[in-house]
Amino acid sequence: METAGSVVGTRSTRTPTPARRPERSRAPNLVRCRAGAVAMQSQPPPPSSVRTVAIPFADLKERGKDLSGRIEEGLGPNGLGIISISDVPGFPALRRTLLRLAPRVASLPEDVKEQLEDPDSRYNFGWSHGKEKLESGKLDTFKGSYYANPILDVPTTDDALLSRYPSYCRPNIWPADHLPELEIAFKALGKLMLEVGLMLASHCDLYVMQHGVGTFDGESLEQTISRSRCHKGRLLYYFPRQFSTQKEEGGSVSSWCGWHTDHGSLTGLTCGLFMRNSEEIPCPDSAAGLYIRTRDNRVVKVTFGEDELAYQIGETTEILSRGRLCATPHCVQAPSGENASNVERSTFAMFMQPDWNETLKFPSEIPYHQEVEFVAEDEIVEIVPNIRMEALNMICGDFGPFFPQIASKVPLWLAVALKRRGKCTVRAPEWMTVDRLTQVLDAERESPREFQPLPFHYIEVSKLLFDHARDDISDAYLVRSLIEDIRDVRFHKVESGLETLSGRTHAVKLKNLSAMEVNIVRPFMVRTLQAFYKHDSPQMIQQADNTGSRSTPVTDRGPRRDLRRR
Ligand SMILES: O=C(O)CCC(=O)C(=O)O
Ligand SMILES: [Fe+2]
Repeated sequence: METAGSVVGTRSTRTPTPARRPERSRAPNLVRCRAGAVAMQSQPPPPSSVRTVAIPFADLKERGKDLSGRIEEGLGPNGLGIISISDVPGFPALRRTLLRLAPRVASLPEDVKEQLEDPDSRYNFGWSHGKEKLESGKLDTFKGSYYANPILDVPTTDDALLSRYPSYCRPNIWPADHLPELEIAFKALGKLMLEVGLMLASHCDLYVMQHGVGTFDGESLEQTISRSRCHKGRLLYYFPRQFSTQKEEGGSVSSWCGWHTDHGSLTGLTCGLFMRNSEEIPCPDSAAGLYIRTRDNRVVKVTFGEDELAYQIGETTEILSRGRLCATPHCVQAPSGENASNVERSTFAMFMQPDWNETLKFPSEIPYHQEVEFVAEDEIVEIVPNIRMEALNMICGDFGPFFPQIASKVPLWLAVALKRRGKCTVRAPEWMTVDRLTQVLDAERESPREFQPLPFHYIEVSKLLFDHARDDISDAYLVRSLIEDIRDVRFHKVESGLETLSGRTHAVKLKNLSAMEVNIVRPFMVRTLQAFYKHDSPQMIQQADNTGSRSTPVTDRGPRRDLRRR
């Protein structure tokens, strides 16, 4: 989901769907595809299945109880990425009642469903089918969704807000004549998932505080969620395969729902309900269902009970918690095999997100922009393979053939994929040596206004190499701390440079900035200059607003980061 509030958007751009959608491609998705290119040759074992980290409701509802260990295991930087709450009173019945209505919505007459659509919200309210895009770029006809705000039917009547944030602010649409029970069931489950989500949020706040981040700089997750007026429920119905007009990407883990991370604060998920001809059945294919990419980059199927409510962190929270709580890439695999015919799946997602005009504080420490890392993965590095392998012919170029002990140049993503399978060592680039980095650091310190030439992706390349090929870097510890020092000195220069911006600034020259530095400066600079222009010439900002009419208010507005006082 798109995220309300003025937090900086720090991830890759989404697939160009008609509006904000949870299905958003990002680096891990593409890493999967890339890893796949190598895996084809080595036939990896099928993905394993992992149980969510579960917390009993009785524990969760105790506000002061220390659940930080469980929160860390479930949602922390090294956690699984998903947590579930068991024994929530009333939940199983509410889940079943609502999920059973999903096929009934999908089978309403076409003209009725058309009346339930809301193009003005870019299909973010009411019925939506075939409007979103799949990873392949084709329209998604595999599933239909019913979107509504389960808490507020009319979040606002302010016309300016309605036209600025239609996907958050427009009123709900309900099939009052054709399926009146939908509204009741949708709201009941949505409210319960919000209530339990708020309890979980308070434990997340506690965990984050214990890890020295303060209460998200005064903005706790619990407060942010509780004052929001734009939470969104999504009732999902995955059509049986033969009713889909498209062929699935055979056997792919993302054959029913593409890889994505949710954008908001916290997402609640029910366990999917499988049906055949509207009769509930056990899932006929053990490989079908929800998959996540774990922090150590494994793709695993996650399981949790029908009577458990699962929660995942959204990107906004990941940013605000400075990565103490992490968003999890996830997708859904369709059942396959003989028993898969006529099998349909329903589920419900509750996207809890900040209010549309919530001011979210940009972390004061240096953020790490994942999408820049993704671009950096195309940097060429040298590897020394320990196997013989045919050439790999990719869209982005041909690499190999590979011979043992013969150095070869490959993009970083391929080096990482081969390294992770123990098939090569990686040669650290020439600039990643203690001598070279010490020189750069000294020079950076000596010249407060200049930046030393370093590779455009020095931060991301070094991070990827430290994460995946640490044993191939001599003096890794020292190299890492030198890079961190260089980065800190340069960021400080960037910040000091920004403090000198004034209304008379028409261009700013910052030579030798790296990708990560540019990425931090860009949204800030745009915002700052717009603010200056606004005071000087209001029509100019008007124009800027109109031309930048992208769907997300978030990325449009950029971060709010206070300049340090001089
Ligand atoms: O179908 C599911 O289990 C997950 C749905 C989901 O991830 C989403 O709607 O964002
Ligand atoms: Fe999702």
